[in-house]
Amino acid sequence: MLCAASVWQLCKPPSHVFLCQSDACIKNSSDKYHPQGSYFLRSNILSTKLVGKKVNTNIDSTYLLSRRPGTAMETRAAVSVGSESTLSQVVDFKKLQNGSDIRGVAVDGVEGEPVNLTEAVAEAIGAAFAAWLLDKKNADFSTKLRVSLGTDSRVSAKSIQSAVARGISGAGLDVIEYGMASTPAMFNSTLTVRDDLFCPVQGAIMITASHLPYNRNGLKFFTSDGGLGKKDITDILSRAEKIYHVMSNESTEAAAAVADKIVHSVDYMEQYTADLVDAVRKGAGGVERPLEGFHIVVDAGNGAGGFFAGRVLEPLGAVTTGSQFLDPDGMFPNHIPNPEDKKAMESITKAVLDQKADLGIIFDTDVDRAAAVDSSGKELNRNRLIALLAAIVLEQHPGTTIVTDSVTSDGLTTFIEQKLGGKHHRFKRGYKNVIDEGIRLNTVGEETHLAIETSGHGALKENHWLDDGAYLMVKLLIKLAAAKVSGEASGSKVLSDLIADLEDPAISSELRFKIDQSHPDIGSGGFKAYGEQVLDKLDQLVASDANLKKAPVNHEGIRVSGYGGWFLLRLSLHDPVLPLNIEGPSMEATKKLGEFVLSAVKEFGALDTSALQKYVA
Ligand SMILES: O=P(O)(O)OC[C@H]1O[C@H](O)[C@H](O)[C@@H](O)[C@@H]1O
Repeated sequence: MLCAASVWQLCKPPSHVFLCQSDACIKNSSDKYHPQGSYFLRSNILSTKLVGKKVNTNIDSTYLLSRRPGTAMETRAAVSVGSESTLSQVVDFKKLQNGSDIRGVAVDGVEGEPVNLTEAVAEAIGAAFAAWLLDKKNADFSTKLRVSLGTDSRVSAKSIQSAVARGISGAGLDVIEYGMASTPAMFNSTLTVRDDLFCPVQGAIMITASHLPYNRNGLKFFTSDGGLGKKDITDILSRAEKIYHVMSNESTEAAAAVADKIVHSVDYMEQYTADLVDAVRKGAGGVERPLEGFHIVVDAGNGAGGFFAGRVLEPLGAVTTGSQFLDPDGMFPNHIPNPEDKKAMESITKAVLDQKADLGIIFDTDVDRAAAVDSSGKELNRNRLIALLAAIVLEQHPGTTIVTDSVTSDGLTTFIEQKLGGKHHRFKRGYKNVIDEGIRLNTVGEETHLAIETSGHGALKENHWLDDGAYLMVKLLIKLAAAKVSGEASGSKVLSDLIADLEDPAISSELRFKIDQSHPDIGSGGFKAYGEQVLDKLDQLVASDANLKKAPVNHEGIRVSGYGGWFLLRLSLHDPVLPLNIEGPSMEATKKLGEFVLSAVKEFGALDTSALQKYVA
């Protein structure tokens, strides 16, 4: 059978193989070689550098496996003999993209949510990432590339991890499995230098769907340059789709045999947690157990963050009694592991008060987001967490710019600029947008040390701009410990005092308007173009209302102040949704803002504004 067009192909001459990429190549070579003996390349893992090159090898079995030391050329390909994919499920790979992550349904059982992140899909994605990495690193056969894999606590974690490992190792790259880890730890593994842990790795993958329900899973990718962006993910998914189409049960079995031999397992969290412990000790003036005398309760929501109690806080001397949901449970039976979730925050607050603890710390499933609760039960999340971190960072770097997402409060701007003497750069929603903006500002001469979202994602320049919820908490711990060591204060009051002047909005609401994509009003531009029309209309009407004023600088959607409060209507980053955030000094004020928005958008039939109608009623 001939090789399929548009996938990487391997045509087999008698004693060597010829790598080619197009139909023309097959045709041109068919006289000389035997096209009937052509081989499909199971994955498009070969570097573009190899196209058209002859590779001396012996194909005497079904698979050409990777790494054959001592030969003139190490072949990184696993190939399956001329058969088309035997995988029957049709998968829309584009739908698996969620901004700069991959997300899908990995477990059956929820009505209307068919599985689209199967093991075969995950294997194809692993192979595609390997191909992307080989190209990115401009790797030739003498380069040894390693990829680390970690997971959160999801029920599908192990099977997806093994599938991704098969894809990568089948492509000839080394795989280091960490098992349960955290998203920031995975990025860290691209920076750590430690031979016994096979670090640094050149690529890292965290298998997680953050706080989403148990049936979902996903992948986040890193190199030492940071998290991959949207374009990279589109590229990886398009490679994965091609790979998927030439995969078969036999090729999976062969890749599994390679994986069995070359996948290593290590406890990388030992290194990552040691780094966190060191950071607190250093910040507290070199004291071995600077948290002695503190009682700190951790809530991991049955995600991957349970390590923080036993491997970070306890070695620093803190008591962690009453910590909850530290054991991983991918069904998340207690509450959603999400510091933005009301119930999750109520749960950790109750634990702090019940235990009479000094502080509570809560993480999302994969520990890239966090929030805290002080000893009085005051939630230190959203604007308050940003204010707190801004206060700490501005003590170290007076006048610096703090980058945040778009839904931050006006009170936060006043606090950062008037109280702390910093500059508030309110940017867009999306942690990657926020962090990238922080990095960009520094390159154009505007000094910034903190980029943070209300969601609890945050990154500091001093920590390689690593999006790390655990490191945000480390900054709070350093503040606590240093105040105690210097005799300045004890307990979490030192934190609450830092944000005593932050004005909290009396009312803060988020309403999300769904756009019905099957509505006849949705034109060829789809929901995005439709959403833009809604925003344009709103924009026009603002000018005609004397009570309202458009924000002079705004990077996303339409932000307007009025009645002592503000609203922001914007397009969701991922969904056919227009989220509306409203804040104000009273319900009366926020209702007035809501009424205005409703009057502007009510003519848009594809928009579900029922939540707003209820809100203003
Ligand atoms: O635009 P939205 O639908 O509100 O979603 C925005 C949010 O999406 C994800 O959860 C990202 O992790 C966040 O960084 C981002 O802020």
